[in-house]
Amino acid sequence: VRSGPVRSLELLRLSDLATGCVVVLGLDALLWTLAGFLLVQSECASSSSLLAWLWTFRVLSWVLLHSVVQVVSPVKECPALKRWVATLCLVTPVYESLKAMVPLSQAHNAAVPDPGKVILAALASCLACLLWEWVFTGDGRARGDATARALLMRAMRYSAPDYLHLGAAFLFLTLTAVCETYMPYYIGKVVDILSHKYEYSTFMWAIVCMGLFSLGSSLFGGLRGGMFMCSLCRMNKRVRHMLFQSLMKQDISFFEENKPGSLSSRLISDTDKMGRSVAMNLNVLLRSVVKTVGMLWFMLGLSWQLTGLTCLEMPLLALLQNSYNSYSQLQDSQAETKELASEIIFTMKTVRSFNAEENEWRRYQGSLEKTRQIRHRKGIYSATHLLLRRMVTLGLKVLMLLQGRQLIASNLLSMGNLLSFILYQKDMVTNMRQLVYIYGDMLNTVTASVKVFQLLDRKPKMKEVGHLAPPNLEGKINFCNVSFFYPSRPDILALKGVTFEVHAGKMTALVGPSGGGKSSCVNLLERFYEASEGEVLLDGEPIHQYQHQYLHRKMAMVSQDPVLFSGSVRHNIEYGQPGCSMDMVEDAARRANAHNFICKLEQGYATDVGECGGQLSAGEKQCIAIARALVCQPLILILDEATSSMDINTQHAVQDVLAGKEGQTVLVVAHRLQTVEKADHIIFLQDGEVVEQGTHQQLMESRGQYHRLREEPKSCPRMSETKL
Ligand SMILES: Nc1ncnc2c1ncn2[C@@H]1O[C@H](COP(=O)(O)OP(=O)(O)OP(=O)(O)O)[C@@H](O)[C@H]1O
Repeated sequence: VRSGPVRSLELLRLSDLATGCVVVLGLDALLWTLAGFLLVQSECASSSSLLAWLWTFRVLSWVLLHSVVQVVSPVKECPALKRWVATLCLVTPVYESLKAMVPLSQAHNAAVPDPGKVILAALASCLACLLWEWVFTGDGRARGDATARALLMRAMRYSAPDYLHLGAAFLFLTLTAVCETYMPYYIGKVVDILSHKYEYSTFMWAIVCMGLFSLGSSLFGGLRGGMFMCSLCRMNKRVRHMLFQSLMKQDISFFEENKPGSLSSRLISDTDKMGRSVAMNLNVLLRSVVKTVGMLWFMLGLSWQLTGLTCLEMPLLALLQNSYNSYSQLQDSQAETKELASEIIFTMKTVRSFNAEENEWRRYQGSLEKTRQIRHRKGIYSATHLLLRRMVTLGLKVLMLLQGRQLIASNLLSMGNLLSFILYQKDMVTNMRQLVYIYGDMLNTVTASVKVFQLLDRKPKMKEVGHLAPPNLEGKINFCNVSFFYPSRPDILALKGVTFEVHAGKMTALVGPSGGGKSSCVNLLERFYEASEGEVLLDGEPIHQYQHQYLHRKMAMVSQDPVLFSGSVRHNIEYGQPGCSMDMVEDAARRANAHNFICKLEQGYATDVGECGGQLSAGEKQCIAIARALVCQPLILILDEATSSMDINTQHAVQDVLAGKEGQTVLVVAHRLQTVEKADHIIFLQDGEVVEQGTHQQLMESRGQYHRLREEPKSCPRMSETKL
């Protein structure tokens, strides 16, 4: 919504522009009249000298009108007005020169064209400039469209590497359009030959030409389509790759804010639409433009009066098309419905266990109903739009036939020429309609590009990663007065000035009630998020100054609910260390107590674990996740409730292995306090603060929160009983 002052400024600017236009048109009319008086129709002069005179006169008019615009017009610095003055002055000499080149036109035989042509030239220049400002500059329409145009241009720039394909496509397109443009001309010629004096050779020549142009248009048309399709596929692949790279760099909070469904839709359907908006629509747009220009040339050669009538249809169609636009609304609603369906299907177990099928069914029905209503509205708009469009076309056709009859009666047009003109006009209208439609469609499909560009341009909010990669690392971690909130909940501090040390080569445990901040510490250590205050140090250096690959080679984490990827057990274990030997995989699996159950699987290490490891139990998944961490031989091992789903024997076996490695720093997050007794250091976190820390012995002796929780766990309401 534009504010009042901005709108009044725009209106003022428009009224200034209108004044400038009126001044220029008035002066131009005066110049034409003067020229008419000074140079009375000179029939005797040659057409080339008359053209030279016309060019001189119009160039001088341009200089004069341009100066007038500079000095007199209220909008002195308006480039649009200057562009229009240049077009107005040059359109007539350009038209007359082109017309002189067209074989079937009569030679120019007057110094000053008749008033009808002068008025048509003024109208054409106005229309051309309005179209130019509307399409290529921000002056013509609302700012939203200007943005869409900029986006469209950007989408086109992504096609730049395919310039060879696009160049070839454009060449074939031009050849197709030229062939198609000549066809009606030769059809008219054949009719004239048949209806007047029949000559075998001229007739055959016209037929051969028609055949050749028809063959050419089919051949070049096919090649053009193929080239555009090829560049579309290449562009799709390129943009998807770039988008995926950009997604991989984003911070974790971004993935929390954006649902997987909408991100994958961005990656697949939006990139596809963006490609279509460029390659496919550009194909049709260019074809229509080239054909329209070619046909206009021929049509002007046949009759300027009939051409004027045909051209009237363009702005009328554009006006109608403008009011017919609800595509993006439909798109959004369809995306919402799709999102909802995938969410319900994904959470089917929960839905079933809470007997919520009916609720979800109703929710989905509501979403479907919303889409239906939008479709319904669009249908009504579409029908009205079609009716009005047909009425405009029919009205203009009737006017054209009446005018054509008059021209034939006054011997200004032959029957064959009228037939050619009608064929051109039919094609021309289709072209113009396509032009208007395609432009609107390009602006609409470009809204899909907005989302793609937003993702491509998004810079991760994390600090720049550093370059530290020391050959020797001790593995000492320090949290120095760290405060932190999650970007999705900026009003609640998850950590409040937390300070503690994780000693190198020792086992440290983070314990405390739910929501205390244990996982938040791990998240900061893994650099999933950035601390809002304070610093996390590794061997005395801020953790963000370490190289990303180096850091994650030295540090491995196993979370409570590990994610496995569809593929074999081996693929999942060697995930962090691709290409490692089978011995290393088996060794890691043995230490994680996974080897035995893996051997019992149908295909051993080659068994597929299913989507997200769905074919394994939660405890088995944890064992494989631990093996995956161990295969990397990390210096720092982080275990966030990593053994919570295992049976007690497996848990003890794994914990002994995990605690036993010399020189390895182990950070354990645990709810079961029995499991951390052996830790060298225990830190108790509650409500985002370090409440107490020490060895198990020290904490039991101090009889604080740790002691309370250990001795009487039920007194702590937020500590879930199952976990204890
Ligand atoms: N992704 C998130 N977005 C917003 N807030 C979060 C997020 N994860 C955790 N929190 C909030 O941060 C606070 C600390 O949570 P955290 O997960 O660190 O606790 P925890 O001690 O690990 O709990 P638990 O033992 O239940 O895993 C809680 O208030 C929690 O609601």
